[in-house]
Amino acid sequence: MTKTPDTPAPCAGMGDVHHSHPEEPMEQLSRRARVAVPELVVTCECDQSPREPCSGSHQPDEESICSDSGLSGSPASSLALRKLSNSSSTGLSPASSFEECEEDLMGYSDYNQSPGEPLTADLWKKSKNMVNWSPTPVAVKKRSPWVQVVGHAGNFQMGSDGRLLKKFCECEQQCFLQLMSDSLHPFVPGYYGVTQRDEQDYNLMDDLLADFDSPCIMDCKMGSRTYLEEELEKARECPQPRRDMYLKMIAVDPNAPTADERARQAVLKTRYMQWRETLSSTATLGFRIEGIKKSDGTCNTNFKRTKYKDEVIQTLEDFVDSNMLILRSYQQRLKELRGVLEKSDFFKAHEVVGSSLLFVHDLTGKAGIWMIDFGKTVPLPPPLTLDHRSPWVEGNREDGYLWGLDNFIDILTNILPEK
Ligand SMILES: Nc1ncnc2c1ncn2[C@@H]1O[C@H](COP(=O)(O)OP(=O)(O)OP(=O)(O)O)[C@@H](O)[C@H]1O
Ligand SMILES: O=P(O)(O)O[C@@H]1[C@H](O)[C@H](O)[C@@H](OP(=O)(O)O)[C@H](OP(=O)(O)O)[C@H]1O
Repeated sequence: MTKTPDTPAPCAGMGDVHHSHPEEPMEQLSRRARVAVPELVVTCECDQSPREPCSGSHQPDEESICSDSGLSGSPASSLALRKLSNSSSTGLSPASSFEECEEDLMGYSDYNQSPGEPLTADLWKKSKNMVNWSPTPVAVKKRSPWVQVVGHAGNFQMGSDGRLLKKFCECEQQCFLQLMSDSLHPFVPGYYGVTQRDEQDYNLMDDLLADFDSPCIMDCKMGSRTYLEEELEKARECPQPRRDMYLKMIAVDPNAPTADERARQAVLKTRYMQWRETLSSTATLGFRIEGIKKSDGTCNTNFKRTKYKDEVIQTLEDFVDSNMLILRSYQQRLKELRGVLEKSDFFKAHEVVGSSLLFVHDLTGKAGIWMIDFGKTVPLPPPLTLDHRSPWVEGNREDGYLWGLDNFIDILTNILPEK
C-alpha cells in the first residue's frame, strides 16, 4: 500500500477485490491484447538533462496516495520533467485540514473576464505576465473535504472557493488552455491559470467534488497504452532501470521479472508500464480501474489485477451499491462524452496517454464524469491526427482512448436492464 507516511487513513487501500480468474495463458493474452509491445534496445549513453513534456516525472520519495505497494518514485534524472518541487509535499487525503486561502494568481486577468470564469488560451496570452493579482474576495462555500483517490502524493493542495491546485506541469497547462475553448470544455475541470504557493507553481482548476455531498469517486485510466511513444524512445536511448518499479512488480507477482531484471533488481519504466497494462484491463479493454473511494471513507486501490469484464462489472456494481439509476446516468454521460470526443479538434490532434475519467456520485443521486490528468497528453505533429480506436503500432501514436470508451459503454449497457 503506497501512502505518504503522514497521510491519514481514509484512503488506505481497504476492502480487497477478489479475483477468481486464474492467470490467462500468455499466447491467449497476446491475441487479445491490441497493443504490440515493442522491445527495448539500448543504443547509447544517457543525456541526463531534463526535458519536456511532463512524462515520467516524480521524486523517489513522492509516493502515490492510495496505491498498494508502498513503493514509488523516479530516477533522479527524470525529476524535472513535471516541474515538481521538494519544498511542498503536504500530506493529502483527505484535505480537510487545509486552510481555505486566496491564491496569488498569475493566470487571472481583467480582460473582459469575470472572476470565477475559466481561462481561455487568448486570455492566458494577454495575462501571463501579471503576477500577484488578488481576486475580488468572494464568499467561501462550505464543502466536503477534498479527497485524492490515486496519483502522486504531494501534487495537490486545496484552494479556495471550490478550486484545487495541482503542481505545475507545462504540458497540462497547455492542454487546459486549449480545452477551455474546445467542445470538450464541459467534460474537464474549469481552468484558472497558474498560482503560486510557497514558491511552487500550481495549475488552478475546479475541484470536481465541490458540489457533491460525501461523494463516491472512481478513477479510471483510459486508453490501451499508458506511456508515451517518446518515453519508449527515451528508454531505448537512455535506459534507466528502476528499483522502485522492480519492487512494486515483485510485490504483485514475484515471478514477473526476467532473469536479467532479477539480477539487476530493477526494471525499465516502460517495461513496468507494459506489465501493468497486460496484468490489468488496459491491454484488453482499453481502460482500467485505478481506485475507488466510497462515501463511507473507504478507499480501494487494489485493482492492479482487475482485468476481466466480469471483474470490472462486479467492481462497478459495488461502486454504485447496485444503484442502476446512477449507472444509467454514468452510461448517458459517457455516451455524451463519446459524441463530443468524436468531434473535438483538441482530441483529434493529441495523443492522450495516462489520462483518467473521474466518476463522482453521491447519495442524492447526482452523478458526473470528467476527464482529468493531462500530464501526458501531447500535441501531434500536424497534419497527423488520431482516430483513438485503431490498434497501436509504434509510430502511429494511437492511444486506444475511444476503443476503451466504447468497451466501457458496452459493459454498462450489458449491466443495465433494457428500458
Ligand atoms: N479537478 C479535480 N477535482 C477533484 N479531484 C481531482 C481533480 N483532479 C484530480 N483529482 C483527484 O486526484 C487524483 C489524481 O489526479 P491526477 O491523475 O491528475 O494526478 P497525478 O498525480 O497526475 O496522477 P498520475 O499518477 O496518474 O500521474 C484523482 O484520482 C482524483 O481523486
Ligand atoms: O500505478 P503504479 O503501479 O504505482 O505506477 C505508477 C503509474 O503508472 C503512474 O501513472 C506513473 O506516472 P506517470 O503516468 O506520470 O508516468 C508512475 O510513474 P513514475 O513513478 O515515474 O511517476 C508509476 O509509478
